[in-house]
Amino acid sequence: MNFIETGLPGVTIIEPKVFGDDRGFFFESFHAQRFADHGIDIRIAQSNVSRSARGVLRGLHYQWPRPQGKLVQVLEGEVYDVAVDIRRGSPTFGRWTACVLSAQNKRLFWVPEGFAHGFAVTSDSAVFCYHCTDVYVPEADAGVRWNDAELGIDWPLAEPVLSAKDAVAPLLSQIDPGRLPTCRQPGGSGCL
Ligand SMILES: Cc1cn([C@H]2C[C@H](O)[C@@H](COP(=O)(O)OP(=O)(O)O[C@H]3O[C@H](C)C(=O)[C@H](O)[C@H]3O)O2)c(=O)[nH]c1=O
Repeated sequence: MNFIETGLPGVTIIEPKVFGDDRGFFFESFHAQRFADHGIDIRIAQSNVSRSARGVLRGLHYQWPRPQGKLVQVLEGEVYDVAVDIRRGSPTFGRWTACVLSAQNKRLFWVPEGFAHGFAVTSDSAVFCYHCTDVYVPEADAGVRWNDAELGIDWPLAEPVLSAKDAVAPLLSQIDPGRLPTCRQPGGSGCL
């Protein structure tokens, strides 16, 4: 497994070691100790799968309270995946980073607790699989507008297909700071 830092401390790209043979391929998509050795010490509480057609954008979502860290990957197709730091007090508050995830590149993307997450589908369809460090709590489900100009995310789609919820999500500046995660460490790691 190869762990690649991104422009946002904590957000990490993971390139698994792929074993190919005449049957196909095998790779480990998660290994608790190897992840912990790279500072990603997590317990998986819930796993989700979704399928989306080309042009769909799901996000930007987060849970507060009960923040979820997310280990995400694409099993079919390709997506443009985005993580946004929305932790109050973080030196990188409001900054984002993106990664192309696909069945072909087999990459995983670690989105820590306290970050908003979303993806846009750039293939005919995409099967998205992700593992969360806490369970879904409907009343804690929250979102930020995908095209918030202050975030300036460079999405590959101009007019995505959105859920009714995502179409009316608030701008980050419109969210009560008391409803946003807080950065645990002045240096920018963890969240409260
Ligand atoms: C997230 C979730 C949803 N649901 C139910 C609630 C709705 O009736 C239905 C669809 O939910 P939603 O439209 O929020 O699904 P997505 O738009 O794919 O949201 C997810 O995709 C973005 C990219 C994320 O990062 C979040 O993990 C997650 O919010 O599934 C559940 O029962 N359990 C769950 O964990």
